[in-house]
Amino acid sequence: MNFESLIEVKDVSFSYLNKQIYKNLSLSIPKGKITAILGPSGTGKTTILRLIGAQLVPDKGEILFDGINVHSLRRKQLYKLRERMSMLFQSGALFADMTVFENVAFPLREHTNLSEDLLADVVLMNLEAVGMRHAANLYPSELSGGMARRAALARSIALDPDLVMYDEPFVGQDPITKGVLVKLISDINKSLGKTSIVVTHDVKEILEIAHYVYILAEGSVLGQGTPEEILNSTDPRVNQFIRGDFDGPYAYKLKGEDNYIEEL
Ligand SMILES: Nc1ncnc2c1ncn2[C@@H]1O[C@H](COP(=O)(O)OP(=O)(O)OP(=O)(O)O)[C@@H](O)[C@H]1O
Repeated sequence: MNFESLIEVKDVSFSYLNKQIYKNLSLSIPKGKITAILGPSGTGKTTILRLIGAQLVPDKGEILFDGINVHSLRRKQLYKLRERMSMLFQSGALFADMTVFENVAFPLREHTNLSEDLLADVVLMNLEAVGMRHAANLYPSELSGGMARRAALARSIALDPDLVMYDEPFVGQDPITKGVLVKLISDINKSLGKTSIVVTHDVKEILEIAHYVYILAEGSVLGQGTPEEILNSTDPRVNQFIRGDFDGPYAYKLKGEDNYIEEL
C-alpha cells in the first residue's frame, strides 16, 4: 500500500528482563488511517503501543513519530509530544469521583488555559462525537460498560491528538455495543482524520474498518496488508490466524506455558 506514514518502527528489538519480545521489528503506521495490530495472546501487542508512547525504551532500533525519534527526547519535549498521542486502555479508567463532563475536562484543564466557556464547548463537542452528551452529568458508576468506554474515548480525544491507540477496545462488550464502538472508531478516524492503531482479538470486527493490518507473532511480523490482502492471503500461517484455528503451521502457546516450562 502506498501511504504516508505517521509512525515508523525501525528494526526494533525489545526484551523484558531475559524474555525477548521483539527482534528487529519494523512497521509503518499510515497517517490518517486505521491500522489493526493482531496476534496471539502475549505476543507483545500492548508492548508495541508502550514503545510508541515511549513508556518503554527499545534495546535496539528507533521509533519515529512524524519524523521525531520518540526515545531521543528530553522529558519536557516528550511530555509535549505525548499530547499528540492518546491511548485508550481496555479498562477505560475513568476517575470514579468525577462526572463524565469533568472526566473529559480533566486533560483540558491539565494541558490548556481554555476559559470555562470554551472548555465546556470542547467537552460537549467531544461528548457529542461519541453520543454521550446526554450523560455529561452522570458518574462512572451510573454508566454501562459501553457508555464508560465511549466516555473514556471522548476524554482520550479531548486534546485533539494526531494518534489514538486503542488497546482491546471491544473486550467484555456485548455484540451491539461492540458494533457501536467499531463504528465510533471508524467515524472518529473519518471525521476527525485521526491516525488510529487498534490492538484487538476481534478479527472480524476490525477487518471491517481497518485500512491496514499487521499480524505479529514471535517477535516479528507474521503477515501484513490491507484487509482484502489478509483475507486472500495464501500464507497458511496467516490463514490459520484469521480463522482462529489452534492447529496449523503456527504453534500457539497457551498463556502461562512459558512459566510452566520454566517451573519444570
Ligand atoms: N512489565 C512486564 N514485565 C515483564 N514481562 C512483561 C511485562 N509486561 C508484559 N510482559 C510480558 O511480555 C509479553 C508481551 O505482553 P503484551 O501485554 O505486550 O502482550 P499482548 O500481545 O498485548 O497480549 P494480550 O493479547 O494477551 O493482551 C507477555 O508474555 C507478558 O507476560
